Amino acid sequence: MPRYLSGWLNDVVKNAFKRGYISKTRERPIHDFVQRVIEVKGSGRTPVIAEYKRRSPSGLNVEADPIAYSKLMERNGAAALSVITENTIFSGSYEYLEIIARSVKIPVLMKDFVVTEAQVDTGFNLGADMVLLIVRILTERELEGLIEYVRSYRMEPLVEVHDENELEMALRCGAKVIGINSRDLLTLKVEKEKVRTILPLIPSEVLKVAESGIQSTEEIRELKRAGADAFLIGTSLMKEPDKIKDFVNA
Ligand SMILES: O=C(O)c1ccccc1NCC(=O)[C@H](O)[C@H](O)COP(=O)(O)O
Repeated sequence: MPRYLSGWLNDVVKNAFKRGYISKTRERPIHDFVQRVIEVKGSGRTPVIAEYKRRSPSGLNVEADPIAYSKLMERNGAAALSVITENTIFSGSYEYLEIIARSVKIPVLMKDFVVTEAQVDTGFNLGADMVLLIVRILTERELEGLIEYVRSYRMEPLVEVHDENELEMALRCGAKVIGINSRDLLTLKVEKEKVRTILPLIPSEVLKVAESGIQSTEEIRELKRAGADAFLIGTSLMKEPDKIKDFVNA
């Protein structure tokens, strides 16, 4: 069982355990996220992971065509796409993952509350190249097992941490791509300082992704100075998709 959880997080995780597995033959090759970030950085641009998210507990509520949105992000230099597949609170779906993965040639992240191997199987089958693993909802043993399982498909997990203890656990389990989420999962408060405190504690060989609450090129530049390699941006791009043009040139 995962760690003790309460409130909406507990409901979301319970739902994740019950979610059906989708059996399909994957149509797309694996797109290597780490390689893509190296290429984007090498070309002098900023690696942005643009997130397709329609609703969120922090109040987002927008409609956007998943294919048009993803193609716009790809055309304007996004390094990767993140697709929310959580279906109860975020109104995401496996269908979005499938159609977005089919429409673009950049890496795609399945962003969900992953607690079972069946969810990983489904992500791979539908075309994901990366899978989010949130340390907060897993025991160390589960995290270790899921990292290995994700890699058995040649996908790479994005291991998400919120504090120093979670970071230590992610590193003990061998995470190579770590996301520092500035949004507290229970209070929903975005604490940007937290990311700047955790970034310097991450070894140089690990790829560092700053997550949540990013709204401006200035914030991206600050996070870069603090050591972030890539930036996961949802709300701000869903509301104003053209901002991608500035973000990739930050
Ligand atoms: O987006 C939320 O409101 C949210 C609330 C509670 C837990 C997770 C949440 N979002 C998941 C994410 O990590 C974000 O979607 C992602 O980092 C992008 O954040 P943002 O740019 O602030 O939409």
